[in-house]
Parts: sequence; C-alpha cells; structure tokens
Amino acid sequence: MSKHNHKNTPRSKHASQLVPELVPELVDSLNHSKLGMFTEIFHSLPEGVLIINGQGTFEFANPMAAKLLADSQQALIGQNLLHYLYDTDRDKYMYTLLSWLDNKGENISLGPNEVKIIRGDNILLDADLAISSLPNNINLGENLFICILHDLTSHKEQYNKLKKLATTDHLTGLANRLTLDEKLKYFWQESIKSNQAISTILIDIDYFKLFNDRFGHVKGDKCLQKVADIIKQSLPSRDCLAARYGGEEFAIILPYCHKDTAGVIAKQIQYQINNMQFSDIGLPADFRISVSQGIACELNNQYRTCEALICAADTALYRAKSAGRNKISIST
Ligand SMILES: Nc1nc2c(ncn2[C@@H]2O[C@H](COP(=O)(O)OP(=O)(O)OP(=O)(O)O)[C@@H](O)[C@H]2O)c(=O)[nH]1
Repeated sequence: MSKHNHKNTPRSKHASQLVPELVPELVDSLNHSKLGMFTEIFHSLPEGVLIINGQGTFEFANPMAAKLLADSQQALIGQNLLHYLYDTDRDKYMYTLLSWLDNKGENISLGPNEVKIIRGDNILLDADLAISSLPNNINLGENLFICILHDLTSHKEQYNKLKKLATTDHLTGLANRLTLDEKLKYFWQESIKSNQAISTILIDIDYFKLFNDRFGHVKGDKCLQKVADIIKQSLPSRDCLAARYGGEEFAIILPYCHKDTAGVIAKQIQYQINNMQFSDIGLPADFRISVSQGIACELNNQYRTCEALICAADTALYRAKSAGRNKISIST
C-alpha cells in the first residue's frame, strides 16, 4: 500500500470529461476521432502526463505518470501533486498553485524545473516537472493544469559520471588541476574574508624519471597511485583538498591551517612515503622512494593572490630539491 493517503475523492466532473468514453455529451460536441487520437497520444507518451486542478489534485494520469510515481493510474486520482514533491520543491509549487488560484484563463506555466519526487514506494526520483494551464475551451470553467513529468535518472547518472571525469585525475582519483584551481580560489577568498590562514603543500616525487627508466611506465603509474593514496589519507579534514598538480607532482590545499599544521602533515607524508613498500608490484623488498615538499602559508596578507601563494610553495619545493631531496622547505 502506498504511503500516500489515498482518499476516495470523487473525480472532478470536468476532468473526467477529458476521457471521452466516459462522457458522451463531450464526445458528441467534439470531434470524436480527434479526441480519441489525443487520448491515445496521452496513453502512449513516454513522458508522465497528469492533469491537476487548482489545488494540485490529480484528475488524470497517463500510464507513464503512474509508472514514474509508482502508483496505479486509478490510485493517483484524488491524490495531490504536493504530496509527491520533496521538501523545498513542495513549498515552491504550493505557493505557485496558490498564486494561480485566481487565474482567469490566462496562459500560465512553470518549468520545466528539476524536482525530487517521493514515489509511492518511497524511492526518490529526479525529474523535470513542467506545469501549464489548459486552454479555457478544454478546462470548461475550472482551472485545470497539465503537468509533464520527465524522468531524469539516466541524465543524472550521465551527468555525475561526466562531472567526475571532468573534475578528477583519472590515474590517481585525486582532484585534477582544474578542480585544484577552482577550490584554491574559493578557499582563498573564504580565508581572506574570515581573516584566517590558508596553507598549501606542493609534493614532488624524487628521481621519478629513474624509477620509470628502471621499472617501466606501468609500474611508474602504480607508484603514482600509491603516493596519491598516502597523500589523500593525510588530509586532516573534509575541507582540505589533494590534487594531482602535474606529472609526478601533487598539491594539497589546507584551508584554515597555519604553516605549523602544514609542516606536521608534510612530515607524516614524508615518513609514510619513505616507508612505503613496493613488493605488491613486484619491486625489490628494500626498494624505497622519497618526495620533496614545499609549503607556503597565507596569513596577514602576505601574498596578494592565490597564484602568488602557489608560486611561493613552488619556490620552497625548488629549495627542498636543491637541498638534496627528501626535504621539506617552508616559505617564510
Ligand atoms: N609513469 C608515469 N610517469 C610519469 C607520468 N607523468 C610524468 N611522468 C614521468 O615523471 C618523470 C619526471 O621526471 P623529471 O621531471 O626529470 O623529475 P625527476 O626524475 O623526478 O627528478 P627530480 O624531480 O629532479 O627529483 C618523467 O620521466 C615523466 O615521464 C605518469 O602519468 N606516469
């Protein structure tokens, strides 16, 4: 049984006239074959079609609407559209219908808008919903509206897949450079507004060309993944971001973190990478790698832009490399 309260509300006289075989007077007064054709179209449409009155009560539902709402066509009649809408969507459509109550036959419409539907089986459905008033000669005096419901499930899946592809580094699963730039700008502005520190760490694998030359690019890719996992696990909070900055270079953004915190995180990363084993990918048991790291921290308007902050971290990284590698350098 549906969670919705199926009242035995009688079907509106006007709405039932939309179904020609039930109302002979209407059938007589209109072109029978045309009306039959419209009914056929409604029934075979791949979109959900619902007719509602000014209170939002369903007066007609085609088979696709019943399928999308997970209730039978018959059970839907007398139910209210608002009961099927989720949260803020419900409020929005309630106010819209209220504002339409005095409609004197003007052509009004809303949407299509993306909404979340609570189906009869309690499963949430992403859908596009468009509502338009029916022309006066069809609604026969009462305000009736046609709702078109379009299932967005597969679009959403595609969208999420594409979004992941566009924002993530395929090899390591970390954020990509584009996401890094966007998040850095965002957190930079937030920290300036709230007068808080923001730190960044640049991390570069030492002598990675030699690794590739010795073990091949496939194992080199595996090494990048292992380093990325360690970097990801080192993040102290959900606000922080780890990204692949370029080839064998990674970046961490630490909003609301001082350079001391960044220093502690860099030391953890150094320790874990120095102790990382590669026997799982067939390398000698005693084989180890190291990374060089550069840290910069913005506090008290030291750097004018977020690009300048990254530049400072890059300079610090260069110093760490020059100092013999496997080092952490902090920009002053
Ligand atoms: N396997 C693999 N190698 C990569 C990838 N991206 C970049 N590289 C390699 O990373 C190496 C970087 O070499 P270099 O810039 O000379 O730096 P390095 O050998 O690490 O030396 P230092 O940074 O100075 O310590 C090059 O051999 C690139 O081919 C990748 O996605 N997969």
